[in-house]
Amino acid sequence: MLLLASGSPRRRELLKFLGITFMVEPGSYKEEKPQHGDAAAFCLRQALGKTQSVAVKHPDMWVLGADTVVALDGDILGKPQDAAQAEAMLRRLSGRTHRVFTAIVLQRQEERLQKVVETQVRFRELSAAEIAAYAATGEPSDKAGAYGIQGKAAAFVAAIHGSYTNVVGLPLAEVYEALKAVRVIV
Ligand SMILES: Cc1cn([C@H]2C[C@H](O)[C@@H](COP(=O)(O)OP(=O)(O)OP(=O)(O)O)O2)c(=O)[nH]c1=O
Repeated sequence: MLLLASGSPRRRELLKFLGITFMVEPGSYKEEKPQHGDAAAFCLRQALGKTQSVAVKHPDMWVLGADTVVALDGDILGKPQDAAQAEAMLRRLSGRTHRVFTAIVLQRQEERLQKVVETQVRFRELSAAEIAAYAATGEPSDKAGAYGIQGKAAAFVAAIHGSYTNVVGLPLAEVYEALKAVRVIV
């Protein structure tokens, strides 16, 4: 049996597309504050923490955990703390290409697969009014980089290079391959 170590409704919905049975238990890991540095290493550390916090309680299960961050100019952008911070993040992303990293970890006791997947996303130029209106929707609050590509921010995206589901929080091709490798999917 597979256990998704996540409180994210998006990750649950994406995993359902694989047509497999799974249970959900959010991790108890307290995430680090994102800052400057290696975004891939940072999100992998968070995904490992989330996955392990659930895996220790369920030694007989394969546990899947993930973490998503946005990277720009060496800075790591996590979830905004308030609307002002959301607007500041969106101002930085406007008219530029940023990188979205999602780390996935699949673990059962000492067995573990892990992978970090990168997608590049280019935003068109956003006006101050557009940014303020989007922040006011509340959509940015629980999302890395203060936007949801699957929501109203879809209209901000001029181009994407790489996995779309990776941006939403769970790279499905890589998750599928990992689940095949450990024979959760046959
Ligand atoms: C960039 C982007 C991020 N996101 C989301 C994916 C993640 O859920 C969230 C980043 O926060 P995470 O800490 O990766 O995940 P989470 O706290 O939502 O859930 P979990 O319990 O698994 O830790 O941002 C989108 O939904 N759309 C987007 O376009």
